Amino acid sequence: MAEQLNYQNGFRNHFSTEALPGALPIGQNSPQKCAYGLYAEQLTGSAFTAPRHQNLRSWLYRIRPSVVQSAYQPLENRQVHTSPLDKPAADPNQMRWDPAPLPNEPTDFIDGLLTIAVNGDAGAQTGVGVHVYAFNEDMTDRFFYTADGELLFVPQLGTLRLRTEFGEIDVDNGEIAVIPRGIKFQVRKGKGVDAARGYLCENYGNPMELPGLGPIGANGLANPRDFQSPVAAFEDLEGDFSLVAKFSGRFWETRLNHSPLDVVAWHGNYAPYKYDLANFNTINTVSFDHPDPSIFTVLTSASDTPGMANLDFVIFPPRWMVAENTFRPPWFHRNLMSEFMGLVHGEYDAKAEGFLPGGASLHNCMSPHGPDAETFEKASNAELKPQYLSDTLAFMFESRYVYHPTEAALATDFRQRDYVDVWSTLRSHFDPNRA
Ligand SMILES: O=C(O)Cc1cc(O)ccc1O
Ligand SMILES: [Fe+2]
Repeated sequence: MAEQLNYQNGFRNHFSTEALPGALPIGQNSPQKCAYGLYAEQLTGSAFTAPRHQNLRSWLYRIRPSVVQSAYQPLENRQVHTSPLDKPAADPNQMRWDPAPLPNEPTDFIDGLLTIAVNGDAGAQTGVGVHVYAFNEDMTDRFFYTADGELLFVPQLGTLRLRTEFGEIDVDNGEIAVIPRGIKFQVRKGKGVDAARGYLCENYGNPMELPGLGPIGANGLANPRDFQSPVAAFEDLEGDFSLVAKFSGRFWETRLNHSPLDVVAWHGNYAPYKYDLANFNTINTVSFDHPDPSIFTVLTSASDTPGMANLDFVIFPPRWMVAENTFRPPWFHRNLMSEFMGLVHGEYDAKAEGFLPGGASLHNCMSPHGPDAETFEKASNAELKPQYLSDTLAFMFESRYVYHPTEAALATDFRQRDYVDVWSTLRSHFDPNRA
């Protein structure tokens, strides 16, 4: 494995990359015979007829085509769920979880997945599944793909090396990575890492895009050039390998007599990518009031209704707080959209305690939430000097579809059953004689 990986820059560019000179055909996709005896294979992430600006496909030049595999057999998996659940369990209660414990037994990424909540309907290509992962073993002779959605990795503990058909990606702390639907990959721990934990959003809907910037202008938020895709890298390995596929909510296994990471060259705009959240150009008020969190959108998956996202991936990064005469933390609110949140590191400005790095919260459609009592007290009385929020990186998977927590997420002992009490000591300050 290369020590320092190389990448190609730009969000969804039309990339061209070859690990051997001349492996990529010039000027056409499917020559009668490909260089080096490779097979040409197209992978689409959109319908052939999708509008040009939403059309996603890549051409892969590989040692064996993907069809060289055994029949798929069902594979038992109790921890990973897909929408709709067998027993849908949407619940208006505000919920919060401590970080998922790290495994004691040897556990790889696939076995270390636990679904927390799902929404929409994967078969109808709407909604998302929210999983957490916690593992301590590299995937070595097994590989994975999901036909149910694209995967957004938000590592919380430990760096990752994603080995994909398209090449390798290192995901550092504070970075995210996206593996589009259908792409085969392995997850390994980064160098020197004993155990890794993080969040995984499986987006059943439209692939995520950069949000429109409107009056912000041509620059800002996540800038396209900061997204990085891998360069082609292949292994020509024979052996006994397993490919685990998530398809229509179930796990399946097919055996391969070779590593599927055998793509010598590829070109196209459908490829994994990563992004360092430190490159997010954070825009916020320089006058008064707390803007809506849509100002912090990194990536968005559109639904069929303009402006109502299937998924908004929103971050709350380190930033200056300068608003005058303002209650600066998030306000009390009830929203149409449903909000799943996680914390990568530090403290979240709406919660004085209890929302831990690696933990999670869920505030479904119209369920009231906002600053906890301690935060309200402090922020209502704080001296409003410019203040830098340094150690903080929270995020939200916001969706128009109500989240259904899984039975396991409801039953787990790392759920904080008393969460609603964080607001219980907010008392009336009403005084009709004080304007
Ligand atoms: O609920 C939350 O903490 C997320 C959030 C943050 C914010 O600044 C405004 C609205 C909102 O839902
Ligand atoms: Fe909220």
